[in-house]
Amino acid sequence: MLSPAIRRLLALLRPECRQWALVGVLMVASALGEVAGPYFTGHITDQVTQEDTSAAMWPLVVLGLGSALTELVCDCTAAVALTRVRARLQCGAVAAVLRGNVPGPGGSLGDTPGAVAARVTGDAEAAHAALADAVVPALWALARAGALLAVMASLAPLLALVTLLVLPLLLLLPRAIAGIQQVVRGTQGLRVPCQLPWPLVTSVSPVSPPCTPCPLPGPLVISPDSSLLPWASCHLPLLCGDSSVPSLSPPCPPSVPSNPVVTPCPVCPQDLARRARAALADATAVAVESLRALRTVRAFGHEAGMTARVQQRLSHSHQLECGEALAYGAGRWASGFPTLVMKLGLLLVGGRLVAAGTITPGELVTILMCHLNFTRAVDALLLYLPDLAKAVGSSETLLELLDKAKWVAPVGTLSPVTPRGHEASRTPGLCLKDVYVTYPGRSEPVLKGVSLSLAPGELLAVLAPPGGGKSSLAAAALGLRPLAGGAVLLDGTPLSPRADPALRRQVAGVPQSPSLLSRSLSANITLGWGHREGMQVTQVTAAAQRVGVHTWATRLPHGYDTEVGPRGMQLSGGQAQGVALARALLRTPRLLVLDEPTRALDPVTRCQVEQELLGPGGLGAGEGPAVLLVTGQVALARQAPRVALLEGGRLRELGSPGELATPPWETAGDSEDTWEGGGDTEDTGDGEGDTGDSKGGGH
Ligand SMILES: Nc1ncnc2c1ncn2[C@@H]1O[C@H](COP(=O)(O)OP(=O)(O)OP(=O)(O)O)[C@@H](O)[C@H]1O
Repeated sequence: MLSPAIRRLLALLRPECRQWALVGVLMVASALGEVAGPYFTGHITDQVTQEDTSAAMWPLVVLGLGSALTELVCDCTAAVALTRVRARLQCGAVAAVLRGNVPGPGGSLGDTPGAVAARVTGDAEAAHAALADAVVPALWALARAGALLAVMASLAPLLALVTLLVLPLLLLLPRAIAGIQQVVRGTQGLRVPCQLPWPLVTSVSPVSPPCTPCPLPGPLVISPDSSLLPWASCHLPLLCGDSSVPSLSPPCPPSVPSNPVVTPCPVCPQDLARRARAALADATAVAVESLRALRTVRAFGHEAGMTARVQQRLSHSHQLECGEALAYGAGRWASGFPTLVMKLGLLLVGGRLVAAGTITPGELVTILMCHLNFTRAVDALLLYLPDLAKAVGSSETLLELLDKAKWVAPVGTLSPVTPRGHEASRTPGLCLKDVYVTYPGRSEPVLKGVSLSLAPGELLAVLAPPGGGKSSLAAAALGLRPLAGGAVLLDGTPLSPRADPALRRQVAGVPQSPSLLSRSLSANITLGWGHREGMQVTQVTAAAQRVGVHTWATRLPHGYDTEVGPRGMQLSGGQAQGVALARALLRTPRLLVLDEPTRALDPVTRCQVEQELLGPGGLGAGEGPAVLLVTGQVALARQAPRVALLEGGRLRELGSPGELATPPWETAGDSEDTWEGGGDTEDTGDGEGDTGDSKGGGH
């Protein structure tokens, strides 16, 4: 009965099941308290005759107040539980995007982080609104309807049964009339009249709504002799959006007849109104025309004729207006009539029961009041369900994605350390195997089968021209980019956003444009460590000193405790890069990926960082992490012990600076320059120029 999306939305409530159980109990209690109104009104009616009403008044007052208070507590509990649902949904969505389980910027949620954030927040809001505006009121309506029916059944089971049996007629007839009017309208509702009483359609039941938007103009009551009929009968499946509806009269005419005869609906108020307006406009036009030609009319003594013409038009318009009024009245009457019949029926049967002494007059009053409220409650219940479906639609994508992106916590011990006995089967360090990276909307991959390996304590500089795929390679090496092919392994274990968190903690990266958070400087440097691991201030300052951050950090108003502002806006680009470097060094990772790490630094700090990376005893020498340095700066790359040239998405050469056949520092005029790339970068398709495993796997 409930769609998967609604079920998914309701499943969000599960973690607060205790609160919802409490809400349910309170709702039932409050609804029963509300029933005290009709119940004691009837009771008082009985007591009036005995001139003793005050005794019956007190329970009504107490129960009424109790019900109101319970309702207040219930609504507050539900609101708090719903707020938790929204927070969990938002948090879950953000976490899923961060983990990479749900497409982030550039994916189906939006192109930019702002769009993704807006979408996530908007969808969470929509889900919250759906639950708050539809589920809770629907539950209230259900509780009220149940309580009212229970009271009716306890007083007079027969009347309760009659109410239940007539209920469908009472609720569905007005809807059916409104539906037919809307459907038949055609021009506004734009829905094909699958259930219209024209011969064609009735002969192909069952035709299941909902229908597709109507491809035809105008009202769609087609007279049986219309030239449109064969076309419509042939295209009925299309019209009704239901492939199960058979075509009736092959062979099909190829298209809509050029001048189809479409007869307006003779009874629909909307059509009548439109025609009446048209007729009135026509009559007015005739009158205006007559008045404009007054002299001519008089000159020819044609006054009576013109008046008769105007009168004839007006009388046509009047007829249509009468028809419209009658149709409107009939519609209103048809909507209200079942209610009237129901009330009269209840009064009749109830009166007999009173006469027979089965119920008292006061109980009949109670039953009639209960009946009225019961009908309203069920009506409200039916109103809220479509509302819920509508509201769910807006949050459906996020719910679906979250459903798919269920976080499965890694099992076993969180340790990337190679289990004993398996050391031989694992290659220590970083290994990129035939890595392909693509972006949506790009015909060619950005990286085409890049393979390289990097042992712990080794530094490799990848030199590429602007747009040559450096950042893509860095992201892939960090396991942050979904690969179109190949694999990235750290110590023999695939590295991806879903990898074991312990493995991910062995990795550190400094992106080209590092992100700082709206926290203190020290909190930004210790990002990812958390304070719980007992990070010492001395460790932070030591890391900061290695990359020149300490020099300016001590001059800040609050030193390392200075807030850096939203997205680190109070720091310069060079300072932000220094913080990102200190953050990475603090981790003492097994793999360090640096994307243009010195580009924004001032010359002094740049020299210091280069020494830190490439100098004797630096990161690129000895027991440190495996360092992958991607850069476009020739001068920086040539200092590295090993250099790989990345061109056209492929590794062109890899070796020590002296081993390279076409070193860029010989072709580039100034070795400080950015490498512009050289030679043909096109993919030859045969793998030539691809250093592949032979060169790339140089380690
Ligand atoms: N999200 C993306 N969507 C589509 N294309 C992208 C995306 N990111 C990068 N690209 C394209 O991929 C190619 C490589 O981009 P990448 O950022 O990896 O190069 P780069 O060498 O780091 O560039 P730069 O020298 O400017 O830092 C570029 O042509 C770029 O336009």
